[in-house]
Amino acid sequence: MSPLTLSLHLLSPPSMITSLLFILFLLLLLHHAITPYFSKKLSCPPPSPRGLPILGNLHQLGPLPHRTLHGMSLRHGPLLLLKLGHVPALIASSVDTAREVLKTQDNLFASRPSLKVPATLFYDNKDIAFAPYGDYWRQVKKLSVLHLMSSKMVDSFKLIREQEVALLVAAIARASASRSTVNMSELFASLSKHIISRVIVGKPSREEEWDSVLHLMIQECSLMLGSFHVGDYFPALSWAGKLTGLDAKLKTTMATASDILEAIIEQRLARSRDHGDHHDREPECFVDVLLSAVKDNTMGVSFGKENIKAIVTDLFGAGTDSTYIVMEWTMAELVRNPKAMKKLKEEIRGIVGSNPTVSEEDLASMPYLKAVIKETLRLHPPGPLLVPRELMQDTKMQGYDIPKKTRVFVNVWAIGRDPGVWEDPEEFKPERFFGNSIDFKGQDYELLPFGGGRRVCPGIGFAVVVLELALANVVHRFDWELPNEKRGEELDMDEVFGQTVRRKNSLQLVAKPC
Ligand code: HEM
Repeated sequence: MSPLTLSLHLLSPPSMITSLLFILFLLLLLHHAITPYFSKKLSCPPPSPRGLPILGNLHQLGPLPHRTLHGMSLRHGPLLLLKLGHVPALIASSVDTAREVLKTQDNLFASRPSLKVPATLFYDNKDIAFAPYGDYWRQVKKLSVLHLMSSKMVDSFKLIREQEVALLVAAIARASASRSTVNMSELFASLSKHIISRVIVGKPSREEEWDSVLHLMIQECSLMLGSFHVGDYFPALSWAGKLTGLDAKLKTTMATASDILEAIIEQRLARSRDHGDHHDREPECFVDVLLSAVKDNTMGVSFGKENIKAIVTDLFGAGTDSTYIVMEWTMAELVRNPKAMKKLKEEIRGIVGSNPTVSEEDLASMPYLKAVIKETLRLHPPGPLLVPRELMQDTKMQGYDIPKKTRVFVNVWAIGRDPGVWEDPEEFKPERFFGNSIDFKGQDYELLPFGGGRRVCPGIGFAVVVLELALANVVHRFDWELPNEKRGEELDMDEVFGQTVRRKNSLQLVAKPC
């Protein structure tokens, strides 16, 4: 997720204070226009920390909401009903409550709220991640899994991954030869974005003049998806984005994105005209698949250019951000934990020997590498609260009443640090995954970095092989240190919350060939 998909859509710290002040002012003016949210009295609501009139608990979330909500769950219990402005928000913070949302009552919790930024960026939620539950979502998810994310398709992108990882290793080697510090955040982001652009658009975007604009635009979308829109919490004030400037910014970004996507679509249509149906020069890309769905009218739902643009924007974000964020956190944890780094190097060397390159066939024999990635995802899920769900009808959970339209967050970050589930939860110990079958595919509710149930991330296979291949190669080829002879444990692990939770500071390392 989130993707652009991984939009947690709570609060973005920089804009939060000004926005909250602004809301307060507006609310004073418009107080009378706002009906109290909990107008329908719940006979048995879940515990709820005391909040302020009108704002509810909105002001309490702070710059890192997943941590604040974890603290609240320790005080009030694993199922909380907050009031975020005008909106009820259920926070599930334990294995049992997560299972209830993602499995037992998944059919009721499978929709998404319609939020201002994604609704605009994705042409009224015509993407996958924010599409409301129903036929349209079912069709587009099926199409994307079949043609992009099934294991057969993921296998077919092997050459792309190998070429892009080779370019990553070459870039590190160049920096290492000139004794420069390597900005691993930048290199991992570049790797992810070029892999995704090759499978979606058909060629590495670095060959296109729109490359830098497209990726700036994706970054811009990602920032906006993590930003605070007054109307998402006070529907009566949904026009307020016009005053904060967010609506204008959205409009400009949309226009730029739309122009680039239009050019991509035209390019693919021209190619198809030139080569007829025999596309023997260049392989088909995902935009071609979407264009065929428009041409052949195979979706069974209304489907045109806007749908293609929404889905492509969504997948660019989904395929780039979360994947590179996990690589960043993994390298950071390995540098902070030299014993784990050593053990991983030994495992890789034991399999590939003096061969300089780790290939995809080698990965199956690397259980420690897999455990390292699981452990990173336990401690640093890029979407610590998943993508918000929306409850489709009134229900009961653990004896409590939950009203229809409640926005639902599963705090997988809190579950990953629950001492009742994990021994020494704050420590980085990949070995904890030996001797058990806990995996992150959405069946084990103690480890849910990709969510679960109907809305589970369809990109797990796509992401994991990129993570494994890239990490195995960079760990195998170089010895890693912090600049200025700092010790590993001095590396900061500060987070910044937005559409995804990433490192606050970029990961700058020194690489020495080994
Ligand atoms: C390490 C990398 C990734 C992580 C941690 C991640 C995580 C997530 C999470 C937490 C969700 C929400 C699940 C839920 O609501 O239960 C999600 C949804 C989604 N992800 Fe990923 N994701 C990753 C990579 C990818 C990639 C590479 C793609 C596509 C190429 C992708 C495409 C999607 C899509 C389309 C959805 C929306 C699914 C729906 O709403 O039905 N993700 N992802």
